[in-house]
Amino acid sequence: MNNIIISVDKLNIAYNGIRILENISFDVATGDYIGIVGPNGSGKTTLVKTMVGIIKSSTGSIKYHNISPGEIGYLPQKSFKVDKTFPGKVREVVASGLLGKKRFPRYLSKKEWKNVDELLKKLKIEKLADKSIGNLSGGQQQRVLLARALVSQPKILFLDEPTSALDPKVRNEFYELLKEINLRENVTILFVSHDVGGIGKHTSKMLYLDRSLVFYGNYDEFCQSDKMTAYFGSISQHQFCWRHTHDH
Ligand SMILES: Nc1ncnc2c1ncn2[C@@H]1O[C@H](COP(=O)(O)OP(=O)(O)OP(=O)(O)O)[C@@H](O)[C@H]1O
Repeated sequence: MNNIIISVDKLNIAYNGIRILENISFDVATGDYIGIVGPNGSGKTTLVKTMVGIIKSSTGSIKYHNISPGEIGYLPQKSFKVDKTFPGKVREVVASGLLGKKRFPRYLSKKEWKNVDELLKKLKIEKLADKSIGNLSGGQQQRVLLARALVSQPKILFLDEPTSALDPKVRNEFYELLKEINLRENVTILFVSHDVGGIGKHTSKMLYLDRSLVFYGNYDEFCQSDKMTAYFGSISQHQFCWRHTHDH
């Protein structure tokens, strides 16, 4: 199929000789919004780090089709803990997402500042532009860091558990916002989360990892999958799919 943007093939990853991920194969299509889920220590962060090139795989391959490294955005897990004393203003923090590609002296053009301001509006954080990021709420900080990742207009965006510290309402708003970006800007999104039921309502596919790939398909299939029932036992699976079942 020619709308495949990433092909992961027979990936094996080990830390110090200890196998972490085993025989992972899947394709990502352009415009997918994929929830990467699984228990603690199942290898979700390791998979994402490998896909963005921070960790080298032991064997297997990851191929990007018609994508350059500058078109891949990544929000690592740790970026969401912003120190209260960090003095950066929202507009500057978002603009700093453009600096990586520049040579010294690293000035932004008027047009680039305009793009920054437009993005702030799009993510409904324009009123925060001159505030210090350290003083914002968790949900606001997230939008700022999302804006920072989006300002360079990536075609693919990886997010590693950015919602774990948020209350359910703000978390849901964040999923909705990503869905909008996914649909409107056609950004392909891969999102690591522990909130299987919450994210499942928004994603186009679920990837369930437990050192190997347990399940890959859409949320309906995930909720009805005999394989997942066998894996979880029916009670756990219904917990994840309860809201889904009652929404229909
Ligand atoms: N740098 C490292 N060196 C050695 N082992 C590591 C390293 N990073 C992670 N691991 C191990 O690899 C396994 C998978 O970790 P990983 O962080 O990818 O899982 P995860 O699914 O993202 O977990 P969580 O949901 O808790 O964030 C864990 O057993 C972890 O201890």
